[in-house]
Amino acid sequence: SWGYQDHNGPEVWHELFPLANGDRQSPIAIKSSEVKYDPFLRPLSFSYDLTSPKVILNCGYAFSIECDDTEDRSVLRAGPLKGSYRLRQLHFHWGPTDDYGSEHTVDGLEFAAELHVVHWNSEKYPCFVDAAQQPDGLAIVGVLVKAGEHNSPLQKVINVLDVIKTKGSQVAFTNFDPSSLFPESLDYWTYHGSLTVPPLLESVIWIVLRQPITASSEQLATFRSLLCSAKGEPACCLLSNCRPPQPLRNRHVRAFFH
Ligand SMILES: NS(=O)(=O)c1ccc(-n2ccn(-c3ccc(F)cc3F)c2=O)cc1
Ligand SMILES: [Zn+2]
Repeated sequence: SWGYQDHNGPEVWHELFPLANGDRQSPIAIKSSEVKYDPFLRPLSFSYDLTSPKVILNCGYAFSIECDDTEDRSVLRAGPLKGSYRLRQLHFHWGPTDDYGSEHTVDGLEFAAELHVVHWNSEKYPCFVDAAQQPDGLAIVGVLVKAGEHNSPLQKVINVLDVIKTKGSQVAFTNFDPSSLFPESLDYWTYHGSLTVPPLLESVIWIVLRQPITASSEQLATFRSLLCSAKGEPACCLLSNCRPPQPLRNRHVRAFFH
């Protein structure tokens, strides 16, 4: 199946997932000189319940913190959005070294990693799977991560990675506030795009925060120690799980800030 190696990586995903060549694919290369300030954009508003996160799992292409989305307890509103979007999961993308690993780039700058906080439009759609098929179904907040200072809220997540080393393993993970990973400024860019891994569905309103957070090199190295192989299979480290920027085609990136 698909992955991030030469034989099954982003360059060949189109063979199984034709959407890979679609006209609103993500990530993109953000060029600040080409973004347009939009005075109608509002500040982001979120309210997360500490007990929404339930488990952390190694899904083979990343690790993700899965949240209970059976009711509107943790939601994202305003910003570029109409209505309220319910928190579903959060996960990271990273690269083989600290020099690259983010999915979105800014003025050609690649960051060491990128956090994605995934929400679905619970006002218009009955569940995540339905929302994931709609053009306004998902809202994903992207946070760029640069190598630098130790990140203590992130350490809570890193401390459990050794327990979910192999693909398919999971462990309970709760009492965690995803917004503890956000930077101080909630300035953002926004554009219409897609999931960045198969099925690459073009159902995402992307909200990329301008201010990066930091993580230490040691913390970033822990991401790379996860295995994309299951228990009992020959060990294969998940060294990188970032998709390169995709054609902007007929899209505009809007900025909430001047
Ligand atoms: N990297 S990202 O754009 O944030 C991203 C990429 C892929 C996913 N993803 C992969 C499979 N799914 C998924 C899970 C359950 C389901 F019913 C349908 C899905 F698309 C999903 O949401 C979710 C988020
Ligand atoms: Zn992602």
